[in-house]
Amino acid sequence: MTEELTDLRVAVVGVGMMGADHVRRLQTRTAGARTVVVADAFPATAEKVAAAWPGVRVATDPLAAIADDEVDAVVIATPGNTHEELVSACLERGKPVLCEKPLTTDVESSLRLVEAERATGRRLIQVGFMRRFDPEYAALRSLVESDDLGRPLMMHCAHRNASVPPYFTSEMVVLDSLVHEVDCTRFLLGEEITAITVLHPRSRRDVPDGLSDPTFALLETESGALVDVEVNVATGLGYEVRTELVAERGTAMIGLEGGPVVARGGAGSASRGRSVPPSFKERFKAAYDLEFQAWADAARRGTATGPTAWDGYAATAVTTAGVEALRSGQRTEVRLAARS
Ligand SMILES: NC(=O)C1=CN([C@@H]2O[C@H](COP(=O)(O)OP(=O)(O)OC[C@H]3O[C@@H](n4cnc5c(N)ncnc54)[C@H](O)[C@@H]3O)[C@@H](O)[C@H]2O)C=CC1
Ligand SMILES: O=C1[C@@H](O)[C@H](O)[C@@H](O)[C@H](O)[C@H]1O
Repeated sequence: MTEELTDLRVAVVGVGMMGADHVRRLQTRTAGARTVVVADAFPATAEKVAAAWPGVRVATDPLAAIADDEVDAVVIATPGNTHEELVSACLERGKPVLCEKPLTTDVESSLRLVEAERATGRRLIQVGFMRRFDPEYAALRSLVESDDLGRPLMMHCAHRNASVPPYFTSEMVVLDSLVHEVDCTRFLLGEEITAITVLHPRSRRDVPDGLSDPTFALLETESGALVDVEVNVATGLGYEVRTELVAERGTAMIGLEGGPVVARGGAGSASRGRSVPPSFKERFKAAYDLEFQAWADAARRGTATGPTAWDGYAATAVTTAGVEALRSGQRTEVRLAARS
């Protein structure tokens, strides 16, 4: 059994937008953990982040940062297509890792990570599906578990970003943005997604080549629930993420200011004076903080918590089918490996 550490020394690999924010989170709002090393494909980026935090070193090689004897655990915040190599290196060293979503961007590599973690005989991977730590999502999950509203029938989801980087493509909308609703569906309804359809209405005219926006997706679950998702990544407005559950005996909506709006038997409450945050960093600040604290607490015990490698794999299986559905315009079935 691993002895519990009192001071978790963390390497953060990839210190762009999210990684730099996570370094700040570790240094200022995560008890019992601190960043000791940062690494980035662009050394100047790592130098800039390290310069803001006394005692944080720069490693020029991300794999050397993971292997560093003075590093107990790793946060990975590089683009999804680099995750497999970096997470594998953490597993080889037996180090707990918080890997930003998506676990990877193709189903084969996600499954390889599930199998590689299993071969270590330990739970080491936590995937950065931070919405699971958001108090509103947790409340909605509890409501579903309590059976207060009866069997879930449908969910309506909206996921709106003010803007995305210029290199964002329609495939990335599925792999990087829609993946959150895929994970939330699995988390909230507690079942797998069996098929996905991805369609586009007429596109906003001012988006870059390669991006159609907005996107409409339909997810079907094992038990026959339907989930529709609007992903709208270039609204120019702000960050809006809403989920409305429709169940046999009522509905529940999250994403409005002030907690879930629940309607039972015709009685509901209205939301007034709501403000729209500019981005996910503000909307999910508490969720990221809770996610990091939970991760650090588990990592000090040499393990991980929250969304598992399997959750990461299952979500990637759906989004990989989603990319196929996007290209074909057809309903596409999701094939999952047997869970052993
Ligand atoms: N949970 C959430 O709400 C969010 C999660 N993300 C996820 O965080 C990750 C990073 O996204 P952003 O910070 O937006 O990207 P970014 O492009 O701002 O930063 C990524 C950084 O990784 C570096 N990098 C690229 N390949 C590398 C490698 N092999 N080794 C070391 N460094 C490398 C880049 O130079 C860059 O500085 C992605 O997986 C993304 O999906 C992003 C935004 C929100
Ligand atoms: O994970 C995220 C980004 O990668 C993605 O690009 C955004 O659409 C999401 O809102 C954000 O939470």
